[in-house]
Amino acid sequence: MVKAVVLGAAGGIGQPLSLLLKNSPLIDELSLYDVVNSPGVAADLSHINTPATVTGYLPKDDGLAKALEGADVVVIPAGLPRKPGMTRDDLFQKNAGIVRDLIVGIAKTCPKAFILIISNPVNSTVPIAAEVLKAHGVFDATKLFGVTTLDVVRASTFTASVVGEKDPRKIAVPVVGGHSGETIVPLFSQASPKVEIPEDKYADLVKRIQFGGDEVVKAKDGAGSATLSMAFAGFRYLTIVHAVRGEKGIVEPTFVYLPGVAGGEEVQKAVGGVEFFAVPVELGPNGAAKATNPFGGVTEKEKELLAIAQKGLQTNINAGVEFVKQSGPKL
Ligand SMILES: NC(=O)c1ccc[n+]([C@@H]2O[C@H](COP(=O)([O-])OP(=O)(O)OC[C@H]3O[C@@H](n4cnc5c(N)ncnc54)[C@H](O)[C@@H]3O)[C@@H](O)[C@H]2O)c1
Ligand SMILES: O=C(O)C[C@H](O)C(=O)O
Repeated sequence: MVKAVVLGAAGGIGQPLSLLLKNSPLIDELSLYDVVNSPGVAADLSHINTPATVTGYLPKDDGLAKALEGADVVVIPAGLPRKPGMTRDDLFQKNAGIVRDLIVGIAKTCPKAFILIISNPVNSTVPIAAEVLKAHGVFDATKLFGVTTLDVVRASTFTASVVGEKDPRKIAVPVVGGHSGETIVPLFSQASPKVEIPEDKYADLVKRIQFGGDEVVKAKDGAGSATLSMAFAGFRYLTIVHAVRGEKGIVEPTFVYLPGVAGGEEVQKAVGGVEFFAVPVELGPNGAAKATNPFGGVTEKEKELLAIAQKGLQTNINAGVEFVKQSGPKL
């Protein structure tokens, strides 16, 4: 039996992601939590004739604890999205507290669950989650993931259009680092199959992958950021449930705490000591089984991108850690 919980289930990402989960044979029980409308979303989804049961909870009557009880996987798309002119860091003020409080609920109710964080800024919200779990004595780095799959999905789509591949799914480009602007680093040198990016297209392609989120924010013109492509990407990352169910050999880039994952220390050395970094991670029934080192054959240009990413990431990580230190009794 696998129970998946979506925190922020009534939102732009939460609803389509919950729909995909309700339609998935991997999930037996789906629990939806939000500060608004989650019982409505649950009632709606529950009419779909697939086996997963669906229940919706609001904060009243201890709803968060009830939603999380017995969870195997918790995915968190709760929090504000960007509007034009904002950076992801501008969301910190509101979303840091939202993520902290939800993680406190997880630490108390289902500390062994896999935790997948979508809420931005991911580069800070994942360190916040780690610090909260540490404060509760239940931190397990192999179970905490920042979802960076949308960057991988975009890299595949945009690279395919540059190299003229009609089916983008055939192109896999590892994307490492973090999840904002220049902390996002596509490694074309490690793509499978091998791709040749024309010299005059390289800089624009990198930029498009790094700032793909801005494209959507601008097009939505005040109505939010990526939701449908994010639900697709979040569901793709939820193939982690295959690993929960015992399947081996699943490797996906994801943002993890390197010192707590096998192979992570070697990767950490290669990225200038930064503790949180997205790299391809092998997943197993107990979570992150191994962080793989993708830097062996990187090009000089990629090394330059990585150096820039490391700097930005460290600042974002420090902000998250500092926020939890200042949180006092809210923990
Ligand atoms: N990691 C990624 O690649 C990625 C991609 C897209 C969006 N995002 C981020 O995901 C988040 C959600 O985006 P969205 O478009 O779904 O926003 P949205 O505003 O449509 O939905 C957010 C939902 O969170 C709920 N919420 C707010 N506070 C809550 C709390 N304390 N507990 C539970 N639920 C709460 C809201 O009621 C709302 O339903 C944003 O922070 C956005 O930046 C991340
Ligand atoms: O761009 C955003 O703010 C949302 C998300 O992080 C994205 O990459 O689309």
